[in-house]
This record gives sequence, C-alpha cells and structure tokens, in this order.
Amino acid sequence: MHGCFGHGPPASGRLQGACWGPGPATTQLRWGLGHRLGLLLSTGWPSHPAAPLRSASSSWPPPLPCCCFSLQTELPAPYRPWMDLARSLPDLIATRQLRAHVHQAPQLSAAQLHGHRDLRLAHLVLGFITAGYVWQDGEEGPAKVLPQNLAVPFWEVSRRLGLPPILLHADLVLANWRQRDRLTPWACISGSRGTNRSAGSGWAHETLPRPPHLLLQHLTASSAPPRWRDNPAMPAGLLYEGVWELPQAYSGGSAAQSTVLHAFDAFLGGNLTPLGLSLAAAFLHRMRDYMPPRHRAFVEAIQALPPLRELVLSSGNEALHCAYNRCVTALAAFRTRHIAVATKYVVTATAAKRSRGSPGTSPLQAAPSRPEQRGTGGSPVLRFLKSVRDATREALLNV
Ligand code: HEM
Repeated sequence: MHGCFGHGPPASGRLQGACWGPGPATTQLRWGLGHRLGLLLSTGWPSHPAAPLRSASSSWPPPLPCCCFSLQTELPAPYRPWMDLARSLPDLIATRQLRAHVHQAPQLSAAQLHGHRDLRLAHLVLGFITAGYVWQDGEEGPAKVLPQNLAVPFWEVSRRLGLPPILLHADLVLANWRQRDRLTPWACISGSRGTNRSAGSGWAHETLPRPPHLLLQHLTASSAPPRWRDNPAMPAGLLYEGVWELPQAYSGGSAAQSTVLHAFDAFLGGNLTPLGLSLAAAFLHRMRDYMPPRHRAFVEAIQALPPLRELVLSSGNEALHCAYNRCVTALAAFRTRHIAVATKYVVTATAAKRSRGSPGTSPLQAAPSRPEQRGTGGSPVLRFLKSVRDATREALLNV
C-alpha cells in the first residue's frame, strides 16, 4: 500500500485475548477497527462531493440496536418452574433426568411476561432448557419432539421478540452477562465452544448458578453449538409440539449472528454483502434472520447507504484510499486471528476426538447443505472462514 501511513493494525495483527461477549477483546476490537472507521467517517467520507452525507438520508443515523442491557435476573413469580429447571440444569443433564422434569412441568402461557427484559430472559432460559432437553443424551439420542409445555411458550416468547425459537448468539452472549459491580469492567458469564474464561462470575452465580457454564460444557462437547439445521444427528430437525405440524430446522447460536462484523462488512462493502454471490455470503446473510430485529435493521440501514467503497474509489483522494484500506486490513487481520482460534478449539479438538475413536459425528464434521461445510479434504469450517477472510481482502483498493 504505497503511500499509506499512520494508524495501522498492530504488527502482529493479534488480538490480545479473546472473550466471547462484551469483554476486553470486544472492547479492543472496537477501539482498533472502530477507531479506524471513526477516522474514516470523520476525515474522508462526508467530505466527498458525491456523497449524499448522512443527514441527507432519512434512514441515517440508523436506529441503534438495542443492546439488551439485561441486568434482570428473575422472571415474574408465575415462571418459577422455568427458573427452577434452569437452576438445576447441570445436575438434571448429568443424571439424565431433565426430560422427565420437563414433562412434569406445568404448561405456562407467556402472557404474564411484560417488557423486553422479561422476554429476553425468558428466551435465554427457555433456550437453555430446550437445548438441554434435546441433547441430554448427547449426539446418540437427540430428542425429535419438543413437548408442548416447552414448545408453545418458547414459540410465543420468540414471536414477540422477532427471534427464532432456539438458543442464539443474542441469548448466549448479549443477554448472558452482568456487570459485577459498577467499578469493574463487564464480566462474561460463560465462554463458548469450550472456552470459559471468566465462568463463575456474577449473574451466573446469583441466578442461574451453573447452567451457562456447565451446560455449555455438555452442549459443546462436540465443539459445535446446539442446532437442528444441517446436523446429521437430527436430519429432520425438531418438531415443536402444538406449534407446527412439521419439524423445523434452525441454526444454533454463532458469532456469525453478531451484528458487529455484519455492520463492518456492510459499511466497507465488498463481497460479503448480500450482493456477494458466494456461499459464505449467503450463509452470513441468512444469519441476519437470527439477530434481534433492531440489530438486523441497523445492518440493513448501513447497507442501504451509498456504497462507501465506490465513493472512496472515485474520490481520487490518496489519504482516503489509505484510510479505507487500513480498515479492510484490520478486518482481515481480525479474521486471520479468528481462524487461528477456530483451528485450535474446533479443528484440533475434532481431530483429537476422531483419533480417540469417539462415536458419533460432530455436526462440524459433516453437514451437506451448510456452505462452510461443503467440499472434500481439509477442514470445511476452515475453508469457510478463510473464504470469508479472503472476500474481505478483495475489497482492498489498489493505491
Ligand atoms: C474458541 C473460540 C472460537 C471458536 C472455536 C470459533 C469458531 C467459529 C466457527 C466454527 C465459525 C463458523 C460459523 C459456525 O459454525 O457457526 C465461526 C464464525 C464466526 N466467529 Fe468464531 N469462534 C471463536 C471465537 C470467536 C470470537 C471471540 C469472535 C468475535 C470476537 C468470533 C467471531 C466470529 C464471527 C464474526 C464469525 C462469522 C464469520 C466471519 O464473519 O468471519 N469468534 N467461529
């Protein structure tokens, strides 16, 4: 990048630690890439004559996504049976009694849940209970039917929130934390996919003592999020009794459902937007259906802006080209680092499992219709992540 100077990504391109949620790494990413995006916004974009500027668009600024600062830890009294189940999840799963307890639970309507926080906590709780119910016996015996007393309220809550009835990134990360106290930074309650950096802190201990932590260990023993879509252990999906006549197939929680990277991609443009024709772009686009509606609207509002890349390209302004390229480079460096993390925790773990001759097929090992898992040889997941990283790099401008 001849002629480019100034704030570049750290030489190593490394993130200093990784925390699944609004923790230090997220902050660092925000200050790294976000700082560069801020620079770009404040120095370059608005000054371009062809740019209709933010104020010219009625949809700008886009509505800020609700961050669900849910310090709520209890549901209204009628929902005590759900909270009791949630609090006992690890023990009930370990002793394989969860399904029996769910069958005995009363059928509750979601009508007495009022307001967003009630609903988000209910989605989190019902999502964990559902995941535990389905996977109590591991990959050998997933439940094929979700009983009515769980399926109907989970569907009701999900419908009111505009979310699918499955444990999501919006539950696992966005609604699954609390601030320990006002003087210390955010505390992640649980990691994901086997990482539990600060498990046992805050909210988890006081309200759902162990479920997020221990349940994740159970659920991620296969290094994969609980999902009913593209999962060889559940080829037909899951039947929500009393809701639909046919089984449904949903993807499980994944950071691919996080608004952050979608917003960066939409802002910078390139091949990962819905206009990109790759399977990876299609998969990422589908993941937007798993975001809270206002998050999705936020990404779409950015998407609807005049394409930044074209504006920078046509500006003929070298400083602007460089600023844009630094943003793209930082995003690609983040994805390169993420590939290393995924290799360590998913690919290596899966290989170790195979070499131990562990029975059962991890959902990450074979999933014919999931774009990131197609192909032969090597690791399909890594191929997906690399193709996303490479598509990011393709946005770089020649300067
Ligand atoms: C042990 C840690 C992690 C593992 C094993 C892991 C694994 C994966 C895998 C397998 C995917 C492919 C999609 C899927 O199967 O759902 C994925 C996607 C993704 N992950 Fe992670 N991940 C980890 C940590 C993180 C962290 C800390 C972040 C963000 C700070 C993150 C951000 C993403 C994003 C944004 C995607 C979508 C693809 C993209 O936009 O590049 N991951 N991850």
